[in-house]
Amino acid sequence: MQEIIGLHQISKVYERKIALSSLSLTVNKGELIGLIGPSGAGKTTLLNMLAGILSPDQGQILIDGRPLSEFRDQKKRAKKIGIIRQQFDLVGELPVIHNVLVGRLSEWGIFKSLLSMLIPQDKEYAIQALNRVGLPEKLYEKTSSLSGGEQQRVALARLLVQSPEIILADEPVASLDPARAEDVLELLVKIALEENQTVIASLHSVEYARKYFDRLIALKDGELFFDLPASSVTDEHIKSLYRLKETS
Ligand SMILES: Nc1ncnc2c1ncn2[C@@H]1O[C@H](COP(=O)(O)OP(=O)(O)OP(=O)(O)O)[C@@H](O)[C@H]1O
Repeated sequence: MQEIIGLHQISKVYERKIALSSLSLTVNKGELIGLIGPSGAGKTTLLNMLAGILSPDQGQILIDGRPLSEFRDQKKRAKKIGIIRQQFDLVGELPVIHNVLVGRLSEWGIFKSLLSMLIPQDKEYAIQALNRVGLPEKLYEKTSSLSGGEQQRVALARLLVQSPEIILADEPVASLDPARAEDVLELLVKIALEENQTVIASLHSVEYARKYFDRLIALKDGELFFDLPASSVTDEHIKSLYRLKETS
C-alpha cells in the first residue's frame, strides 16, 4: 500500500480553543475515509489544513512523503488535491459550463482563462464530465436555477475536470434531502473508485459514513477518538463518540 497522506503530531489552536491536538495518522492511496465526530471536533480544521488553506501551529503534513508546503505551484497542487464543500462554491449567476471549467483553470494561463469567460475553452471536458454526472442537458443553464442535488453534481463534474488524486469533501451532502444526499455520495464514491482517487469526507450522518466509506476516522475535542474499518464500528463506539459531557 502506498502512503499518500501523513499527518505527524498536528496541532492547531484558535485563540484559547484547541481545535486539533497532536493528531497523527496516515492515509493510503485509494482509501475512502469518512471523517466523523461531534460539532467542533476539528473536522473542518483538519480538511482545511490538508487543502493548504490553514497551516498547523505544530507538526507536519506530508503528501507523497513531501511536505505540503512544497506543493506551492497551483497547477501541481490542483492535480494533487481538490476540495468540495457543502456550499458547492459555485457561481450561481454563471452557466453550468463555466463552473465546470473552473476545474481547468490551473491548467490555463491568464489569457485562456479570460477568453473562456466569453467563449468556453476545452468545452469537451465539461461535456464529458456533465455526461458522467448525469446532467448533459444542463450545460448552458444558469447554475442557480438547478436544484441543490444538481448543483452538487456540477461541483462533482468540476472535480472530474480537475481530476485531483485526493478529494477532500467537507460536509458534501449536509444541505441535501436524504435521497439526493445518497445519490451524490454514491456518485462521489463511484468516481473515486474509477479514478483510483483517495477521498476524505466529513459527514454528520454516521449512517452514510458507514454505508459509503471503508474507514472511519472519528475526532472528538481535537483528538483522534477512533480510527477503524467501517465494518468494525459498533453502535457503542458511536454512542460514546457523540455522548455529551456529564455536567456536575
Ligand atoms: N476561525 C476560528 N476562530 C476561532 N475558533 C475557531 C475557528 N474555526 C474553528 N474554531 C473552533 O475550533 C474548533 C474546531 O472547529 P471545526 O470547524 O474544525 O470543527 P468541526 O468538527 O468541523 O465542526 P462542525 O461539525 O460543527 O462543522 C471549534 O471549537 C471551533 O469553534
